[in-house]
Amino acid sequence: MTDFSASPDLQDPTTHAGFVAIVGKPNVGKSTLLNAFLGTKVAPTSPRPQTTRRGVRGIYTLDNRQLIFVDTPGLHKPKDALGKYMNSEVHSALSDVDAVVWVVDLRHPPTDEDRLVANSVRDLPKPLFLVGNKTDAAKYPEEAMKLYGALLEGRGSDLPVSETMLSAQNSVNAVATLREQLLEVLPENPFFFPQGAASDQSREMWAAEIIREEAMKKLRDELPYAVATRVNRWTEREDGLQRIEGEIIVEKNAHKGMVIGAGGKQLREIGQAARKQLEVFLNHKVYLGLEVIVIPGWREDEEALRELGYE
Ligand SMILES: Nc1nc2c(ncn2[C@@H]2O[C@H](COP(=O)(O)OP(=O)(O)OP(=O)(O)O)[C@@H](O)[C@H]2O)c(=O)[nH]1
Repeated sequence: MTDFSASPDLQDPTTHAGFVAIVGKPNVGKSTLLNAFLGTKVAPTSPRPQTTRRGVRGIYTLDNRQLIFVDTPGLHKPKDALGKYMNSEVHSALSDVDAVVWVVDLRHPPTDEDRLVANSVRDLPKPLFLVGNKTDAAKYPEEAMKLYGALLEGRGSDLPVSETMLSAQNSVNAVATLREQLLEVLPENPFFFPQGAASDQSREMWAAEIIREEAMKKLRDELPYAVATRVNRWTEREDGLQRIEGEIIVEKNAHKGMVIGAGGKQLREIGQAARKQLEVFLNHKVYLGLEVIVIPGWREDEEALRELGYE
């Protein structure tokens, strides 16, 4: 009789799986790095700070190892209810994860905001990866990296830290090496998600983030953070056309006109840009209907925040 239990091919391989938080002050490139880790676009990126409001997760599975990225919003001093939500989310993300990636921008020396992040991660008893980003655009990357590394001084010698300098936009190999290092530190765990999963975001949330990304790009300095988006309906026609209906939510009536623009030009441009992005990723024709609605003071309103998914 064949003893199956002795056959290595038929034994379950041990799986390793765990959560990784990507932290850093706004605009350092956290979303860009996450997308580079995953090789697919799941988190919004934009040249504006604080674009990432939700803890969007990306999942990378290789053989018997699964990395689940928690893309936290930038750590910053809370200014309003939304700010408080962001900070509490960062702290709870840090206590739950198995490893932390701290991203810094090597184009500049550390600021108070970086010190704030450093203080939150320095003594965490888990693997810490300091990533100096934007080497492609930094004049003195090594010098800047030393200054950031110094912020971790005092971390116990038994607590591991790894330092990497890269460009999340261009360094394909460095990103892959860092991802391998992350795979190495994962604890033994069963997989948390099915093998093919890339993100646990719903497709509606994902599309809403793309719409918001485009709205923020177009609106520039006018009303940067007072805009939320949601997708209410998504239907698929037999010929594959995706019909998506979304809303852009502003705080004040006065903002509505600013989003819509003269003769509806701006809203049309936002819609066109978002539709193009959606078509690329969905690989289908998209009809995108957009409406602008007012929820007075939604950023200060706990219930409205919950309704919009900031929970
Ligand atoms: N030159 C250069 N720019 C980069 C690099 N990585 C990201 N950026 C740019 O930096 C800006 C911010 O990138 P994001 O990935 O949105 O930054 P983030 O840290 O997620 O931002 P928040 O959501 O505000 O916290 C964007 O304009 C990116 O294109 C890089 O390696 N080199």
